[in-house]
Amino acid sequence: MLNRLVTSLEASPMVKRGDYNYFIHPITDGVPVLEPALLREIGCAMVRILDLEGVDKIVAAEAMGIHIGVTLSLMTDIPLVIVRKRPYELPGEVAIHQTTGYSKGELYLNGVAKGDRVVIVDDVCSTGGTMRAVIGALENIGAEIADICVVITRGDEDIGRPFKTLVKVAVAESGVRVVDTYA
Ligand SMILES: O=P(O)(O)OC[C@H]1O[C@H](OP(=O)(O)OP(=O)(O)O)[C@H](O)[C@@H]1O
Ligand SMILES: Nc1nc2[nH]cnc2c(=O)[nH]1
Repeated sequence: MLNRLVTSLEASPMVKRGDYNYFIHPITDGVPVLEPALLREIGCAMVRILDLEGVDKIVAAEAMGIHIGVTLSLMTDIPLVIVRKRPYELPGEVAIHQTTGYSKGELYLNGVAKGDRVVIVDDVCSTGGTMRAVIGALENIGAEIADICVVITRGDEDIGRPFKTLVKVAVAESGVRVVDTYA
């Protein structure tokens, strides 16, 4: 079912970001090229496993959540909210501090209101820092998080609530191995 994703992940080039073993893949980096068939495979898998009942909005973080969110939005007709790395200073904008395995930064959330039922999607969960930050902001707003799905999970991070993933990987300096698939 996830043949394209599994095969391409296991062929990922590796680089070091400090001590962090960082794999390079079209889904997580947009390079070298993002194939429509891979996006369709991921979109179909997400539609199969996500609870989309009554969902008002899909929430995805810039940058590498965007193509995942767009794919799901086109397949479901559910509007997309992109959590941006740049402030817009619109009324009600929420600033979010994000920490990943190799970086720190600010994210800015607009477009979600108290009572909105949302799903969160992203390309990868590694330390879980990004997901915890986005979940915290949505909880503070009073949104209802119906479900969460990331394409790739690198570790066993606790993000404070259950979430779904399409594949779980083991990452070493030598490369990526897909340990399990879930769709
Ligand atoms: O679980 P974590 O350790 O938080 O890592 C996962 C996050 O890292 C990447 O984002 P990044 O902030 O690197 O930005 P990008 O999407 O612009 O590449 C990725 O898109 C996830 O959002
Ligand atoms: N491309 C890429 N993005 C990430 N985000 C968190 N970890 C990784 C990684 O190893 N590779």
